[in-house]
Amino acid sequence: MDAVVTVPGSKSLTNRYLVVAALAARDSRLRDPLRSRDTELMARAVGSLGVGVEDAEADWILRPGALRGGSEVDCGLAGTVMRFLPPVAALADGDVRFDGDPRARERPMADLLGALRSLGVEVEDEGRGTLPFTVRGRGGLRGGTVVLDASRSSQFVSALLLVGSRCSQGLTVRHEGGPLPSRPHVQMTVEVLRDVGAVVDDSVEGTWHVEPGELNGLDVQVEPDLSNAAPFLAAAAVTQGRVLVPGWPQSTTQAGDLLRDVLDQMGADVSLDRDGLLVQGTGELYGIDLDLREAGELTPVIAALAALSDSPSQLRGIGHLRGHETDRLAALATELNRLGGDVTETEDGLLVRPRPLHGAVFETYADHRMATAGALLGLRVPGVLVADVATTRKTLPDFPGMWRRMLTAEGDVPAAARA
Ligand SMILES: O=C(O)C1=C[C@@H](OP(=O)(O)O)[C@@H](O)[C@H](O)C1
Ligand SMILES: C=C(OP(=O)(O)O)C(=O)O
Repeated sequence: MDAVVTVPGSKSLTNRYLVVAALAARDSRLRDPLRSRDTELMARAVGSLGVGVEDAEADWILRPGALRGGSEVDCGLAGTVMRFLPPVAALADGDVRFDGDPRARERPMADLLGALRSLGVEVEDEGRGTLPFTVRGRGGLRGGTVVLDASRSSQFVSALLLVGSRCSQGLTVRHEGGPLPSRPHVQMTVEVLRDVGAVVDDSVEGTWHVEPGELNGLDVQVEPDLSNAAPFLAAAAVTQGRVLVPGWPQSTTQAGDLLRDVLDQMGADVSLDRDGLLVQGTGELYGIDLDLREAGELTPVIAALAALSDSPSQLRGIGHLRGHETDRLAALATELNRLGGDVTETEDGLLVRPRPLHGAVFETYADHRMATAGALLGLRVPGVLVADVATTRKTLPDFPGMWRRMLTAEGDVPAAARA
């Protein structure tokens, strides 16, 4: 395999840009945003709140206006939509109803809804603490200080910070509880806010303060989604092939950048230069002892790599994955074991002992990253049938097409990049 794989824009950046553009005082342009289920849902939702969203070829133009209530937001299974928009809805002038896929109704929400209530927002959830619920917008937020436990999802912190500058008194958010997962994602929120002129103080660990003030518009090129690059780069590692992902940023807040280090530690050759990130499989694949709390969304691909490696792996710090698209720890253990693997769940992660694997149906539980992990396993294990591969549309519009093109590419990586 010798392929150049162009990965579409980052889900996490696209959905943050859509939210800050909706809250800004001027128009914005998002260049090459991700267009997938999660981001289309976000665009539709901000549109239903009164923001103009226009297509300009690959770009999105956003024209913010007064935020209005009276709408219903379909969150699908998108954590970013179900977490980032309820605080925005509190700024609208009426009720906004939120619901989503059946599994979305099980994903953690209660700590964020509690935080909103402590800020004076009325939320009607009939005591469930999950979707569906209604936020009774009153046209503004006073802000102040809010303390919450964000150990189940960093998105609770990001959600509150995103509206901080629109609070008349600004907003201080303090996390108190178990360890905060996905810290790069919170840093990404802080950086995106600073990009639009917000004043954010993050100098105290676990506390963030956003000053009140107007947000500027954006004109921004969206970085490729580094977490979505994972299955393609891992494919090079397991096939002794070569995959180049162009446009890999030299510096980024995306958690997926951790892949460079992980693939290197597991034995692949990894090099980042102006052409992009190049991964070449070496024929070696080592097990790994890894804390993935900062980049939990990489777990499915790394667990699949671990199952194909030459020694046991321990993945730690990822108990919160039980609240992701599916319970990812249970799903990975069940599906890898169905192929003949030897995977056990620990309190906060997975123990993966490599075993000879055989083909079977690999169930994906509406989880895009289970599907991409299954495709990766299929490169080495004959007869792996990935169920419902279309579920990858959550964050990749055409994963099957990209995968096929990668597998049939011949000598695509430019000689200069190989040297
Ligand atoms: O803010 C974001 O864009 C995200 C934060 C993380 O969520 P959790 O902290 O809930 O894991 C990550 O896993 C998710 O894919 C995207
Ligand atoms: C956890 C994920 O998504 P969400 O934004 O829905 O939380 C993910 O993409 O791995």
